[in-house]
Amino acid sequence: MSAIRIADLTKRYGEIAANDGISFEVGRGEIFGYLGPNGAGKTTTIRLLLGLIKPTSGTAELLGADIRDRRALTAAKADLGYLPDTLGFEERLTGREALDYFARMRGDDRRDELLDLFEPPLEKRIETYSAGNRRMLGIVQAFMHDPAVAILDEPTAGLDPLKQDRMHAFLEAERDAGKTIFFSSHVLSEVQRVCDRVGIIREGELVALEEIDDLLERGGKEVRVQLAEPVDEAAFITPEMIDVEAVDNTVRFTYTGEAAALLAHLVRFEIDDVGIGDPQLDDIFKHYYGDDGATED
Ligand SMILES: Nc1ncnc2c1ncn2[C@@H]1O[C@H](COP(=O)(O)OP(=O)(O)OP(=O)(O)O)[C@@H](O)[C@H]1O
Repeated sequence: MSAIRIADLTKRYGEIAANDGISFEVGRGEIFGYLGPNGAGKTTTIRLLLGLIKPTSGTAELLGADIRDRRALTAAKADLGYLPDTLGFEERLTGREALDYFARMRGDDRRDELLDLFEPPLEKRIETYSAGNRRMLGIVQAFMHDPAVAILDEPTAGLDPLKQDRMHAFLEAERDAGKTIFFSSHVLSEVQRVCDRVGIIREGELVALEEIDDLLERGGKEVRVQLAEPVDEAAFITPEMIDVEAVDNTVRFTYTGEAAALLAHLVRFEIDDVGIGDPQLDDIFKHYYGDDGATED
């Protein structure tokens, strides 16, 4: 049984199809990244999966429970951790009081271990928390009852790089222990780092569903070459270079071929400096799904 199974799921708001016939599965023991620009429909899928909103058509299963079957879904959710995009904590409670509240509902076997790792303040009222500390408290809340499946909506938004790293390492350890992680993001680099597989959603439609390695291979490399002297563009540019921009002696492009072939090509020129990096989600969207898929930030 898959941890999550989504079948032709559609949610309409008037003219807008926030989710339009989405189908995919997330296996047990997998970290699945759900990627898309702002407004693509990621939160809508998550809210449907949790039974917080009803589908217009199609359905989904969470741990075998049909989301339209309220009783079955409630039972399945006992084994679910959920980190919402906006954390709906009772603002006047302290962090400790909020965790106590969730502990009474679902248990908190792993509370201490998670507090050691993520360190949200516990004695202050939540209304005084920074965005990062809210997120840390949310992470402790989502995992402290040791759920089999965690659904995380932009889990690292607002975290400093050190805490982001800690979160990524934690998710990998959870996956290695057999847990299933579904998380949404618009940041390719983090999905690239931790996910096994990715689904890309754009304007309500699933436009790609693949292994992260395959996606990055198709995304090409971002390359910047600083030439020692001007060269003939026709000699320098190959068919594998796309979106080429040349300013003075610096040429930037996306390289869609093999790295070895690029290096073999470059050694024929007098070069001062080279930078090769991974593509950003925006670029992958631009190259493979059209310009209007670019993210806003
Ligand atoms: N309750 C609602 N009423 C009307 N339209 C809605 C509602 N909820 C979402 N939408 C619309 O559905 C589309 C998808 O929104 P959704 O919040 O799922 O996107 P998202 O991918 O999670 O974006 P973000 O990364 O900005 O959170 C958007 O066009 C949004 O305006």
